[in-house]
Amino acid sequence: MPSNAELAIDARGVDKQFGKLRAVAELDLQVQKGHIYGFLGPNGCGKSTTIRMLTGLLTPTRGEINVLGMAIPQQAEALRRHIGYMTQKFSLYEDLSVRENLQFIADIYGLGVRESKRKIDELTATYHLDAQRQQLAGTLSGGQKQRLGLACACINEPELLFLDEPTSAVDPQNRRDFWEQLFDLSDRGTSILVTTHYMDEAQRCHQLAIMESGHIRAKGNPQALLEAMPLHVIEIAGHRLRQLKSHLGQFSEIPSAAQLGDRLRVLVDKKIDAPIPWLLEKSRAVAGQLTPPQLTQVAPNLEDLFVSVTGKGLEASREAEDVTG
Ligand SMILES: Nc1ncnc2c1ncn2[C@@H]1O[C@H](COP(=O)(O)OP(=O)(O)OP(=O)(O)O)[C@@H](O)[C@H]1O
Repeated sequence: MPSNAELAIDARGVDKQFGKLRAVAELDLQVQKGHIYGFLGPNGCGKSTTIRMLTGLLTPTRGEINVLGMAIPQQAEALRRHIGYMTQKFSLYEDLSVRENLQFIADIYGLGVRESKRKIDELTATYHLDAQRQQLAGTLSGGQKQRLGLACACINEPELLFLDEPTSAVDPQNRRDFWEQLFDLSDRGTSILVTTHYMDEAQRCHQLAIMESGHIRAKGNPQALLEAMPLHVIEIAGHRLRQLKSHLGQFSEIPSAAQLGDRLRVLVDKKIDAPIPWLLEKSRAVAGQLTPPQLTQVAPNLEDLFVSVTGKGLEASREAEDVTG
């Protein structure tokens, strides 16, 4: 466990109650300085509430929060100068240009004329917005808006960045580029807490936590979490996969079966020592024609881990979000 001086975020026993709803429960979260920490969880599980408490925007019902050595919410005002926060929704002024948006934030931080010009030049170059400097923010593409959001969050050269689903509206190439920029920031010592529903992004993080219904269900290094997963993953190729899926749903040893193209990806509790013969036996009632070569044990991925701790697929949680949010 890193010492306090090595931690950008140290939250212990944090709760947030909204009336009868316990939105965050007994949260323990330690983020090491310079790390990119991924925060995953289905829609409404408490991620944004957590970020709002860590930034001092919301007061916890109980628990201790220390961010960059400051007690939160007591020292939230002082903390603000040292952090950047990119919210889920595009929160910039659509009727101001790219340069004017950056200037506006620079003014809030009290940067002088020369310093703000230097910083705006640097940020528009880093985030490939030079050609759009005079363009109204409302007319930017999704990827450009996201880069402007990150540029604005970085204007005060924050030691710690909070990014709440920063890539929800951008294409895969832009997401890739965005993550390269996060690693550049991390390489220069910036600590980052980022929420995401994307498995490939979670895989890139130094550490991650998976939250469900206000509780952190798993946390650690992605590789270590996969190795500790208490499930086998078996892929079944064959016919009648929809019927097989609903048939397998009755067994408590199978927390999930989901179709991927012409295969069914089945999670089986590790208390079953030999999952292939066991699954073959359980499948026979529906898929009598299946033979052993059609069942293959494969390595687990983060989506399997997510399903095993939350009961939902990342895709399902993203769809829920599209509907509700
Ligand atoms: N100010 C509030 N008053 C009452 N309930 C709230 C408030 N803010 C959040 N909640 C509730 O707390 C729960 C957690 O919400 P939160 O926004 O933290 O989830 P989330 O994990 O960030 O979801 P999303 O992926 O949609 O951002 C939800 O049930 C939400 O309705």
